[in-house]
Amino acid sequence: MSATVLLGMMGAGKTTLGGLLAERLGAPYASLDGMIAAAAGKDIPRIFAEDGEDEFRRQETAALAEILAADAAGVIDTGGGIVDRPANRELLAASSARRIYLQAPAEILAARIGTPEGRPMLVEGDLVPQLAKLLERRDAHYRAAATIVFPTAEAAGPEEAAAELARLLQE
Ligand SMILES: Nc1ncnc2c1ncn2[C@@H]1O[C@H](COP(=O)(O)OP(=O)(O)OP(=O)(O)O)[C@@H](O)[C@H]1O
Ligand SMILES: O=C(O)C1=C[C@@H](O)[C@@H](O)[C@H](O)C1
Ligand SMILES: [Mg+2]
Repeated sequence: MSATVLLGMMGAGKTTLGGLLAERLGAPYASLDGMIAAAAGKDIPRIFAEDGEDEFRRQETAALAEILAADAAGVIDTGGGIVDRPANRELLAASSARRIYLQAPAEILAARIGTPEGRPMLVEGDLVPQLAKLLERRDAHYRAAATIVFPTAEAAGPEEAAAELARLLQE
């Protein structure tokens, strides 16, 4: 079985569904944000604050290249900005991994996220227009990178969404 890469915005459900899906598939779960933080020895807000977004994006590309090259059967939870860099889009397109875009509108993402705290791409204030702007830039890239587009706003909840996703992957 090839790897399954989860793509999508902050609040799309990558971590929640990634864990549930990995359980259902009996496969390991890995978080790219987690790998980056572990390698840097500090959390992502601190990487952004101390080293800048460009440095974070460089580390993100290195982590993506490493995990895709390992070609292990597992569920990979990516950061929301993974499609911003052309190098990452190329790595994704060239990989044999199944790639799932967890899609949801800005209003639902904002409700799930709640607060911008700990999220360096967001600032205080209404999150809906901020997320809409990021989505406007990223949505077409997520779709182009994905082998499956999966709307999460329509599922009754994470358990139901994970069951449906597992079914789609076994088709
Ligand atoms: N299909 C779903 N239906 C309803 N709520 C969901 C669904 N998927 C996730 N959620 C809820 O949305 C919130 C955000 O989900 P999650 O943390 O998995 O998103 P994420 O894509 O990993 O985003 P980030 O890593 O940026 O926080 C959680 O509270 C989760 O329970
Ligand atoms: O949407 C984004 O650009 C980000 C999402 C998070 O998962 C982290 O990767 C980081 O905070 C950047
Ligand atoms: Mg997450």
